[in-house]
Amino acid sequence: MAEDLLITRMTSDDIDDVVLLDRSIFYDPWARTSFSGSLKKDTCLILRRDGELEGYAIFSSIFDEGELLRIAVNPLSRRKGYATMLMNELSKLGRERNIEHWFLEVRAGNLGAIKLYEKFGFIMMGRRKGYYTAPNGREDAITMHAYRKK
Ligand SMILES: CC(=O)SCCNC(=O)CCNC(=O)[C@H](O)C(C)(C)COP(=O)(O)OP(=O)(O)OC[C@H]1O[C@@H](n2cnc3c(N)ncnc32)[C@H](O)[C@@H]1OP(=O)(O)O
Repeated sequence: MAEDLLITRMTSDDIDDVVLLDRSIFYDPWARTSFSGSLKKDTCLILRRDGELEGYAIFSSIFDEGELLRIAVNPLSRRKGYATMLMNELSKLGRERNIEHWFLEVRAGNLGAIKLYEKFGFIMMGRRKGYYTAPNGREDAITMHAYRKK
């Protein structure tokens, strides 16, 4: 049977699932209130396979700038192109809103995510020393930028 793979806008009905997945993935998970706040002001997408939450992505935008705030995929479902699907959808929405400059921050040691972003044209812009808490102290943030011509 063909699997049902769907990217939709996140709604308040999805938040329980998103919070659970976020907590299972991140060392510094977002509070529930951060997700409900994002629902009001940002663009929040989810990817479900056969109804199960497999990933989500959130970006904020102002004028011609967009910032990728969060993207994550269920650890059991990685390297199947789900983050790529979410990034493609973000790019499409960004084009519709004339976003030319994309920004993001990522842990310096998160080489998988950095590779994904490079595939989407992001390049390293800077480094914030000790920006994140980490199990054994602090970890630098890499800031990245991508330019998309209108
Ligand atoms: C702004 C922020 O949110 S920063 C935080 C980013 N999120 C996280 O770190 C959460 C934990 N990680 C994840 O959820 C996932 O590993 C993600 C979101 C980084 C990638 O999700 P996936 O669905 O596995 O990515 P996808 O399958 O689309 O991979 C696309 C490409 O990215 C690169 N990539 C993805 N993961 C990895 C990895 N672990 N190692 C090396 N390259 C990787 C590869 O080039 C891959 O293409 P390939 O599989 O053909 O080689």
